Amino acid sequence: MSGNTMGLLFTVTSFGESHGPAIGCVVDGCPPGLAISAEDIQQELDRRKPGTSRHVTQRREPDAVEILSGVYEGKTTGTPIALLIRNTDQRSKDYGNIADTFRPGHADYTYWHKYGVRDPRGGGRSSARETAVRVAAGAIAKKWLHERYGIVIRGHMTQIGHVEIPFKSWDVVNSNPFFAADEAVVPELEAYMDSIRKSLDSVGARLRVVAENVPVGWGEPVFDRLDADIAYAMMNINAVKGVEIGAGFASVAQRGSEHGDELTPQGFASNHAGGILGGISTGQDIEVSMAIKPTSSIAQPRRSIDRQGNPIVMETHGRHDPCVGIRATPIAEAMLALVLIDHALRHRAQCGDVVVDTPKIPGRID
Ligand SMILES: Cc1cc2nc3c(=O)[nH]c(=O)nc-3n(C[C@H](O)[C@H](O)[C@H](O)COP(=O)(O)O)c2cc1C
Repeated sequence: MSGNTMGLLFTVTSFGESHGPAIGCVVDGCPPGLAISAEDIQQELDRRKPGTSRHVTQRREPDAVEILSGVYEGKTTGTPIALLIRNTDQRSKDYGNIADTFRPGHADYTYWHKYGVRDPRGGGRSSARETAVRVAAGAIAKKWLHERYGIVIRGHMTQIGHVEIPFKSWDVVNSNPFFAADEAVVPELEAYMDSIRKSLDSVGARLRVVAENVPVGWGEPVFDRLDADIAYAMMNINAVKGVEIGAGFASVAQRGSEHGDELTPQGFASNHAGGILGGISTGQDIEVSMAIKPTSSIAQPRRSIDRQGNPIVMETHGRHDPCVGIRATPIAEAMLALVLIDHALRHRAQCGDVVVDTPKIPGRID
């Protein structure tokens, strides 16, 4: 394997480049009998697609998904599901100057040294265009997890640049261009992003993803811990530089008497663990937060070198996201769904018959 497949029982193999004819993936191991349609998948893709507001890349990709196999009469058949998304809005001239140079902060330098071959039309597999197929595969996982276990996976932005975004309500997250859970902060975010674009710069972001109604017991105690697999899945999204589970780095300043979530017959008293103990889900909400770096492709002059090692000053023009974190929200939701469905199937396979007489306590005291 060359790192293009994830999962053990529910696997996703992705293929394609941003400037080829199409991108896609093969989803294998999906339980049969799940009702799924291209429209179900499209709904999720539409949340990630470019060109939806002035605050994201103006590339115009409809990201229309085609289901090529594995679904018959609207239901999964248990055989590999091939999903295809055709690329329709390539503009290779935007990338003309990166063919022989290396954008600071981007993957051009490492990609070139690794493969010794670069497609001058774009970023190849290091382009975040590839993440559309994760969202498509994640839509299948999300639907199964919801129908089988009532699991709800949702994400929202908690910070863009220096602007913190408080959590007010899930209801407004999909009705503003920033996946913000507080509409009051949207005008400030719009003004901030306009100023960033005007200064030909970009900013980082932080986002949070939550999975509700995950049963107790999913995960593994050693290498394939649920938190380890979630960190792996989030860190393999382009531009992610840090992942926290539960209290995350705030755990450093906590005492054991504060961090350890107390158990009561009515439920857990807190959730600093982020829903995972010993690599296994507790039945509480799974809470993941991540840091996303600022977009590397910016139109400001930056120092770099050419292929021969000569110093140059380069600007990157074209249609780039001024904050890649914004469109990462649906991707992070998809990645969490892909990890959870894989562990759901693994748990059923090994421990589906286990019975203990201790009652399951609610994830939180209501
Ligand atoms: C949704 C999304 C969109 C992105 N769009 C851009 C972009 O327009 N321009 C850019 O330079 N980087 C973009 N990136 C980030 C690059 O793909 C990423 O920085 C690059 O692959 C280098 O990898 P690394 O940052 O993970 O080290 C995007 C990332 C995501 C998640």
